Amino acid sequence: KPLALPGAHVVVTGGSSGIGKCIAIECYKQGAFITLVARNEDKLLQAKKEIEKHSINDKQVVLCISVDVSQDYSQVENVIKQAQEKLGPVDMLVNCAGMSLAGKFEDLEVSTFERLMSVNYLGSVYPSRAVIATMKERRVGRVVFVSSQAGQLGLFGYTAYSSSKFAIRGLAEALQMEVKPYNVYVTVAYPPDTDTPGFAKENQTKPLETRLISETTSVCKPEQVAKQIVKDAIVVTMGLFRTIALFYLGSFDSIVRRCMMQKAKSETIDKTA
Ligand SMILES: NC(=O)C1=CN([C@@H]2O[C@H](COP(=O)(O)OP(=O)(O)OC[C@H]3O[C@@H](n4cnc5c(N)ncnc54)[C@H](OP(=O)(O)O)[C@@H]3O)[C@@H](O)[C@H]2O)C=CC1
Ligand SMILES: CCCCCCCCCCCCCCCC(=O)[C@@H](N)CO
Repeated sequence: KPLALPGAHVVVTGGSSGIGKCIAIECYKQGAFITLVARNEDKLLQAKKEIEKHSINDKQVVLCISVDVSQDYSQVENVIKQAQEKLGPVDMLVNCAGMSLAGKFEDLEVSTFERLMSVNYLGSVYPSRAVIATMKERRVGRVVFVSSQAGQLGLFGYTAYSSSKFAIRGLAEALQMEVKPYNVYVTVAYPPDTDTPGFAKENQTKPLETRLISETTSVCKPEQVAKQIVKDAIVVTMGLFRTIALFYLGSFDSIVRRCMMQKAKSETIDKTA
């Protein structure tokens, strides 16, 4: 069944700019309560004001939380707890905080590989890890990961970025198999180049080859990309690749379900014994 956004609590990391901000607006327009997570407090407040212009009732709230999603798990866990105390359990988490730096492999600093992996990958692991137990208990939840077209194809200039976005896909697909029996759904978005402050910044470091490859496709509007991401998260459908993998995944899902039932059965036996 589709997730009902009216009254739902949606947490958007990277919600103060670009695609994340547009995702927050899209959910707010449909009646959700929003928690924005990002580092810079001025940008957070600015985004909050902009989002609040789209309210559809006077109960709706936009909460801002300043934290680095990639630094320290316990910090991230704490702010998620704070958000849940104020706005209730998280119904949907959108992992959109991320960054890109392009350059030839030998020109990129080694620290760039570490930074991109920590922000794009660990920065998606930490918030997800902080919400998933409650989602499983409640049998309600959506976790959205924002990868990239460069998370499906390795492209010139993206040795550091692509690998961090490929990692998200592995995480998401494995997690989906774990949480499906609990009615929790995981989606991954693979957006193309999108007109955002992050994209403008990335363009300052792009090698010529990367620029020419990028120019073979057009740049999308963040509102349009956000709309699609929210739609895919609410009504989970199956893509072509998933359909091909269906047979295998179906049989693996039944293993997972069997184990879940087995566990439940032995727990009731333990209780009655
Ligand atoms: N624009 C594009 O062409 C595409 C973008 N994507 C992906 O979409 C996502 C959003 O991109 P886009 O909208 O362009 O980016 P922007 O740079 O416009 O926005 C990034 C957001 O993430 C936040 N953020 C960045 N690092 C951290 C951190 N360590 N901790 C917490 N928050 C952080 C920023 O706030 P602050 O800096 O204050 O922390 C900001 O809110 C990224 O994951 C990107 O890789 C995917 C495909 C295409
Ligand atoms: C099966 C998929 C087919 C896709 C067609 C391939 C076209 C490639 C064109 C270049 C794409 C670059 C995307 C990077 C976007 C991004 O994540 C950064 N801009 C972030 O800032």
